[in-house]
Amino acid sequence: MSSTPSVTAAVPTASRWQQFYQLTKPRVVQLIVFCAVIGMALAVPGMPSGAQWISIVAATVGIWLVAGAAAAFNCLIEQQIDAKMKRTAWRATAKGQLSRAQTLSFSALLCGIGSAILWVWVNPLTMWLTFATFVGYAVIYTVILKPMTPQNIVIGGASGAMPPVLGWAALRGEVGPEALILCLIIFLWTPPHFWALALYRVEDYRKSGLPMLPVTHGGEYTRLQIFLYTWILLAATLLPFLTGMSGWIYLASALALGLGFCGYAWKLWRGYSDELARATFRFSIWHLSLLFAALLLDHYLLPSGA
Ligand code: HEM
Ligand SMILES: CC(C)=CCC/C(C)=C/CC/C(C)=C/COP(=O)(O)OP(=O)(O)O
Repeated sequence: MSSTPSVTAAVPTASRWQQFYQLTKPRVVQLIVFCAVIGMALAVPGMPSGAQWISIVAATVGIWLVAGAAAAFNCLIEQQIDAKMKRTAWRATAKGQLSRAQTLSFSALLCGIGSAILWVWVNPLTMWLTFATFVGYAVIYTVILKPMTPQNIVIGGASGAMPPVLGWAALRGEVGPEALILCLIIFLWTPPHFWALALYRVEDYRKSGLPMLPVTHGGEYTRLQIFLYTWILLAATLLPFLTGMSGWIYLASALALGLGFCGYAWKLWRGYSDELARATFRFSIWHLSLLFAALLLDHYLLPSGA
C-alpha cells in the first residue's frame, strides 16, 4: 500500500537527525559533561578500577542524555522567544521544522533513557540528582525565573553548576564537600559567562522581552557586576588548593586563568566594545575548560594534592 509523502518524509534523514541533535545544545552540554567527568575522576584516589570504569562510562552517557533532554525542553518552551532572536532563530523548533509533540517526545525519550542508565548502572542518588538538575534548568530556570527576574541566570545557574556533584555522587554514592566546592566555582562563573554574551546580544534580548540584566539595568551596571563576579570567582577557585584537594599545578592555573578573566572584565568595564564583550565570553569558556583540566592534571600528577 502506498502512502502520501509527508513534509517530514521529504526531509533527508541526516538533516532531521541534525535538527534533533542541535536541540541538545551540543557544545554547551559537552562542557557540562566534561565537568561531570572531572567530578568522577576526583572522587577516586588514583586510577579507577574496572568496576569504577563501568560507573564512569554509564554516568557519562546518562548525564549527557539527561542534559541534552533539558536543553531540548528549553527549546520547546522558548520556541516563540527563540524565533525573535537572531542567535537562536535558526533552531528547528523556532523555524517550526520540528513540532511541539516531536520535541517533547525527543526530550522525554532522552530523559527516560538517561535516567534508566543512571538508575541501573550507576546509583539511584545520581539518578535523582540528575533529574532534579533537569527540573532546575528546564522548569525552574526556563519556565519560571527567566521571564521573571534579571537574577534569572544567577539562581538558575545552580542547575548548570551541578555536574561535578553528579559526577562525584556517581562514584561515591554521596555528595562530598569537594564536589560542592566545584559546584560553587561553576555557580560563580555563570554570571560573568552569560552577561558578557548578553552585553553584545542586548538588542536580541530587548526584542525577546526577557528581563536580562543589560536590558533592565543597562550596560554599565552589568559590566560592574561582571567585574565583581570575576574577583569573587577568583577567590572561590583558590578553595581546592586551600582545602588540600589540589596542589600547585592547579593553583598556578587557577591564578593565571582567574587573573586573565579579571583582566578582561576590567577592560570591559573601563571601555566597552562588542568585540571585547565577545572576547570575554569566549575567554569564559576557556577559563572553565582549562580550570577543570588543571584539576584533572593535578589529581594524576600530584596525587596527594602536594
Ligand atoms: C544558567 C546558566 C547559563 C546560561 C544562562 C548560559 C548561557 C549561554 C548562552 C546564551 C550561550 C550562547 C550560545 C550561542 O552562541 O548561541 C552559551 C554558550 C556556551 N555555554 Fe553557557 N550558559 C549557562 C551555563 C553554562 C554552563 C554551566 C556551561 C558549562 C559547564 C556552559 C557552557 C557554554 C559553552 C561551552 C558555550 C559555547 C557554545 C558554542 O560555542 O556553541 N554554559 N551559554
Ligand atoms: C541534567 C543536567 C546536567 C542539566 C544541565 C542543564 C543545562 C543544559 C544547563 C546549561 C545551561 C544552558 C544551556 C544555558 C543556556 O541558556 P539559555 O537556555 O538561556 O540559552 P538560549 O537562549 O540559548 O536558549
